[in-house]
Amino acid sequence: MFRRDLLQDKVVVITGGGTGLGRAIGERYLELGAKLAIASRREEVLARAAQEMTAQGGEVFYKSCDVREEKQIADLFDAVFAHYGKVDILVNNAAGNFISPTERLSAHAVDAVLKIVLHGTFYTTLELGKRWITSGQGGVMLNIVTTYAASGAGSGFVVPSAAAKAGVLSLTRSLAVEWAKYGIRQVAIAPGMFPTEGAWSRLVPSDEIAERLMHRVPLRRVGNKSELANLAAFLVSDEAGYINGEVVTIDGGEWLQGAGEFNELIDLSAHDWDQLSAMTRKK
Ligand SMILES: CCC/C=C/C(=O)SCCNC(=O)CCNC(=O)[C@H](O)C(C)(C)COP(=O)([O-])OP(=O)([O-])OC[C@H]1O[C@@H](n2cnc3c(N)ncnc32)[C@H](O)[C@@H]1OP(=O)([O-])[O-]
Ligand SMILES: NC(=O)C1=CN([C@@H]2O[C@H](COP(=O)(O)OP(=O)(O)OC[C@H]3O[C@@H](n4cnc5c(N)ncnc54)[C@H](OP(=O)(O)O)[C@@H]3O)[C@@H](O)[C@H]2O)C=CC1
Repeated sequence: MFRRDLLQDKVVVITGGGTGLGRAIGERYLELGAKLAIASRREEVLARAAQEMTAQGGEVFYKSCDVREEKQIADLFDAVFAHYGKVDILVNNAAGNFISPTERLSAHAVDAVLKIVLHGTFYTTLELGKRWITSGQGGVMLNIVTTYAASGAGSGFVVPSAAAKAGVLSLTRSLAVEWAKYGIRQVAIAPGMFPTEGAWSRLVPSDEIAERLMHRVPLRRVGNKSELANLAAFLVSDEAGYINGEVVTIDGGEWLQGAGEFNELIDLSAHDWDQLSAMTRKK
């Protein structure tokens, strides 16, 4: 569907690029000629992903980095600039999320999500933005948000994520104006339901929940990672050079059928939530 050199020699940093959607985006970028740097907390996951992703060729640099930590982010970009000499594209994909009635959350649980999604995205954006502005080089930042952020409606049962992703969308739109003069373009994608181990283990832990959510999708299917990766490739490419500050929803029409993805869980009982809570916590 794309020219094979669409992203030729573009250097792309993808947070959370060793798993799920981040990895799928990275694989498509590699096919289109990009050079990757993937970063997240678990080095062994990154190492394995980098090895598998380069089986067909291409280059994937990896470095462990917790996006909640300013110093680790500076170290990440130091390492990527040292390795590749530049960065052209940043994909803010790292996130944390789980379903829970909001009244069951501790402040620590709220922070766990806000710090990865909102603070983490802001910190990476700031670190790279400052470097681009100082050097006079521009670039593209792609932020992965959610339909409940893009619709403006939020969603029950994932409220820290809803609040944080809405903040990320506001960051996207604000900087689309403020940093355009530096040649920095901002775009976002709002995915609907794309089964990944990370998301499903924390948000769709049972067949019953899956069925409830699926019922909301007019196309009656989940998304394919390759569909999302194609959109992510187009949006960061020079072919999309006039798109700035936009969020593109890719959800099979789900949000139009009723905003607030997880509001569907409204009638679960306290007993149901006890069981789901046990299923969605880290083992
Ligand atoms: C499909 C549609 C949309 C998808 C969007 C996505 O983003 S998909 C992306 C999906 N991918 C990911 O999310 C990947 C990354 N996610 C993660 O690493 C974890 O899920 C994390 C977000 C909890 C952060 O981990 P961490 O090591 O930083 O934190 P920690 O383990 O130390 O817990 C901190 C606090 O949270 C509490 N708590 C935890 N779980 C639950 C629960 N189920 N219930 C209630 N509370 C819960 C826990 O009790 C503790 O509070 P306490 O007891 O101290 O007051
Ligand atoms: N799957 C879906 O249906 C949907 C997904 N999304 C969004 O898509 C993106 C990818 O999600 P998905 O692939 O499904 O889930 P994953 O759990 O696979 O992806 C999350 C990634 O973030 C990384 N991460 C988490 N915390 C940190 C941190 N503190 N520092 C650095 N990296 C971190 C994780 O790696 P590690 O644990 O090694 O740090 C992991 O690679 C997210 O932004 C999510 O909100 C949005 C809507 C729907």
